[in-house]
Order: sequence, then structure tokens, then C-alpha cells
Amino acid sequence: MDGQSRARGVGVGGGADGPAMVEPVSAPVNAGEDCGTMTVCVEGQKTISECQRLLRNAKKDMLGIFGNLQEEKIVSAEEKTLFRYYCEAILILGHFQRPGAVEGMTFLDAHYLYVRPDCVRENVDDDGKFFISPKGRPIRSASNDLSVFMPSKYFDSCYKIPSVTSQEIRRVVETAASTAFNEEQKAMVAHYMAHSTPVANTHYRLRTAICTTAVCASLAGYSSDEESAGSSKKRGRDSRQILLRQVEGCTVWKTRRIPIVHPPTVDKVGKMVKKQGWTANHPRPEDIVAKWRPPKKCHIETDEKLMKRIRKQKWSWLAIKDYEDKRGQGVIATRAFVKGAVICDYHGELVTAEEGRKILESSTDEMGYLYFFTSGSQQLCINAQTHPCRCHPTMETMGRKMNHSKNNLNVKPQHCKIKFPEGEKDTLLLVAARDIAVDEELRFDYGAQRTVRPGRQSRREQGALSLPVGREGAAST
Ligand SMILES: C[S@@+](CC[C@H](N)C(=O)[O-])C[C@H]1O[C@@H](n2cnc3c(N)ncnc32)[C@H](O)[C@@H]1O
Repeated sequence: MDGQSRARGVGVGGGADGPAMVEPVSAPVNAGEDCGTMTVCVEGQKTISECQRLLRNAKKDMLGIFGNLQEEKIVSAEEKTLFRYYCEAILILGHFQRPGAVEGMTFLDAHYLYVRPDCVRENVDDDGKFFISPKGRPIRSASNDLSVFMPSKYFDSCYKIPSVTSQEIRRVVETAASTAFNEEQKAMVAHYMAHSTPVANTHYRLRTAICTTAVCASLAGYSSDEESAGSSKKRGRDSRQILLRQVEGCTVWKTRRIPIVHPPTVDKVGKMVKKQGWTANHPRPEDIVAKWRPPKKCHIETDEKLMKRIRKQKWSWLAIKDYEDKRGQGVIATRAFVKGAVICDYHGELVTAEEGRKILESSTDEMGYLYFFTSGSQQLCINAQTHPCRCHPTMETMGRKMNHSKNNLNVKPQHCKIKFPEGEKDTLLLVAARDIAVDEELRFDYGAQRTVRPGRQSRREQGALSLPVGREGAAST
């Protein structure tokens, strides 16, 4: 396995321009009946602040890992695990969630696995953002989505509650904090809400009285009064049914996308619709066939976004997975790909096939990271043996981590000459050999039996990665 450099805990993201990270929020420990007699410390019990010490103490290191993850630098498996623990701790200690709720959390997962991949579009840069629009672009206004597209009628007519804006909910929390919390806690809330101190002070000057239960309710996002009232309960149930009916009744199929890159037949489209599990409210296969147009020709060789990605080695849709078996590490897709989509390049130093052979012969490295191919009359090789490479000294490049499969491949190498401003460059792109789903391991056929024999024209020289001698058997998956 390659040497993994440890991510540096340099507090990336802690600065003013760094990525924002969730901060712990404090809440009252003792929810007294009287809003004016809040008790924050209870004898024999820890304070909220003490309970949240872990979050504060680990924060700097976690921001370091967070920054490295964002910049796609190498982060060790141990650090990733720690980061996951910290995220769980934020939910449990910072947001007061029950462990069961965290263990069973699937809500955001459902968005990430099923909604987001459906929105990703070829040649549209989603910038790796979590929430993207059906056009594949990062969302522009979350407030707008909440107030306009999350139709206020749902709030008004179904739940009989007024719609809430982000400013309103933030104001409620601030007002509550101003009454219930001590100075340190208020500062934490202000920090949590990413306010500047003067802004926070303006809010705290309001000093509106609000009872503790309302603070908890506002932090938890529901009103306990409504839930507990018998008649309201019934109303709530009814309104939820109305909401469900409205959701079921709306024309969601417009947002349902079937990726088709070849002229489809009605039969094929029908099967695809069935495979998606859509039984109602979906486009008719005949309509899809009638409206199908070939995708716009993608000028890969002059695609500036692709050049940028190759330069930066930014493939945010890929992740490395440790298989803990003979395969070692491999690469998985974190979004879906349609057949023909460019997944990444096979990154390395371009040398002649002759030089490649010499490197191979002199190498003691067990792994095979040399890809031999033909470009016109030239026999070339991409040498990805050296890690990290000279141009990306702090990161792993993805192409070299993809494993081999002959019978179960989903990726194929494609040679092209990318017209970089500094000059044309022979490049090996790894493209989807078929539609690929989220979480699939990416594999391509190394096309090799053994190492290249000098002077011998073999299938390898049409394009093949060197497998170490004696490891062929391991390579059939
Ligand atoms: C280009 S590297 C792929 C990344 C590698 N698995 C790693 O952890 O860095 C090629 C090496 O991975 C291993 N490998 C690739 N595909 C394999 C497979 N299907 N079964 C077993 N080992 C495989 C072999 O050791 C091979 O020399």
C-alpha cells in the first residue's frame, strides 16, 4: 500500500475565510416552569458547557481534518473515523439528539444517495456541493427554497401554522438565549449562529422574556403545546394526510431523469422505468422516445473544465475505499455516471514505452502502475509508479488506485489528446463503460498478461497496465 501522509491539524477552515463548521450550542440544563428563574447549574450534574468540552477540545484538530478533506488532501483512515465520531458527537452533544436517532439517521443519506445523483449533469460543475438543483448547479438561495418552493401552503393549510423564515427562527433562538443563558453560553450561541459580536449584542439587548420550554421547542423545531393538545393531534394527523396526498399528486416525473445516451426503443425505456420502480406518475416511454435527441457532442479535447480537473486532480465524485483483502485499496463512485461519462484521468508522468519498460524492469515495487498505450505511431506509457507525483505532492490521484476486472468492469480507458493552453498532451481518460450507480467500485480491464516484453507487439501495447508477475490470478473479479 502507498505511504499515507497524515493530515495536518493546521486549523484550516478556522479562519474568517475558511469553511464554516457546525459549532456546539448550549441549552438550559434545567427547564423550569418560570421563564425568569432559569437554573443553569444543578448540584451533582455537569453543566452543558462541561458536557460539550469534547467538542471544544477536539475542534481545532477536526477543523484541520475538515480542511484537508475539503481540499482533497490525503486524510488517513484513522482521521476519517475520528471525524465521523466528531460528527456524531456534534449531533449528540451539540444538538442533543438521542444516540438512536443518530444511529438510524437516513434522511440526509437519502438525499445524498437518491436525490443528488439524479441531479448531477454532465459538463455542469456542481462544485462538490451537497445540495444541488435539478439542473446540476449548486443551489443559489436556501432561504428562497424554504419560503417559495417549500410552498407556504403546506405550513398554512396543512399544519395550520405560519411559515417561518430563517431570520425568524434565528431571532427566536437569539431572544431565548438572551434570557436563558449565561454570558459564556450566549457567546457560544452567537458563535454557533455565525454572528459578529456586535450583531449578537444587538439581539441580546432585546431581552424579551421567553420560557425555557419554548427555547427547547425552538431548538428542537416543534411546539410541544400543539402536539399535546388532543384536538390538535387529530388536526395534525389530518393535515399530514392532506400533505401526503398533495405530495403524491404532484407531477414529480418532470424531475425524474433517465440517462439515455443512445437512441432508445419504447421497450427499453419501459424496462428502465420498471427498473427504477416507478409504478405511477412517470413519463410514458413513448413520450421519451419521441422527445429523445442525441446528447450534445462533448468536445472533450478542448473542455476547459476537464483540463482544470486534470490539473487539480479534483474528482469530487470519487472516493478511495480500503477493501482489506488482496485488492488493497480501490476507488468507488460517490455519484452515478451514465455510460461514456468521463470519470477521471489515469494520472502520471508521460514517458515513451521504452522508458516505461526500463522503469518496470528496475522497479522492486510490487504494484503495477505503468500504463502502456499507442498514440498514432508512438508507443507511450503513463508512469504512475511514483507516489506522490511531482505535480501533486500532497494528494493521492484516483486513476492509479482503480483495481482490475476483466469480466466485471465498468470503466474503460480512452486515449485522447487534450489541448492544454501550454500544448497538446496525450491523456488517458477513464470513462464509464456502462451506467454506474453510487457506491459501485470502479474497475477496468488492465488488459495485461504480464509486463511488456521489449520489441514484442502485444495486446498490452494497445493499452494495458502492468500487473506484477504472478498476480494475474488475483486480478480476476
Ligand atoms: C494500479 S494498482 C490498484 C490500486 C491498488 N489496489 C492499491 O491499493 O493501491 C494495481 C494493483 O492492485 C492490485 N489489484 C488490482 N486489481 C486487483 C484485483 N482484481 N484483485 C486483486 N488485486 C488487485 C494488484 O496488486 C495490482 O498490482
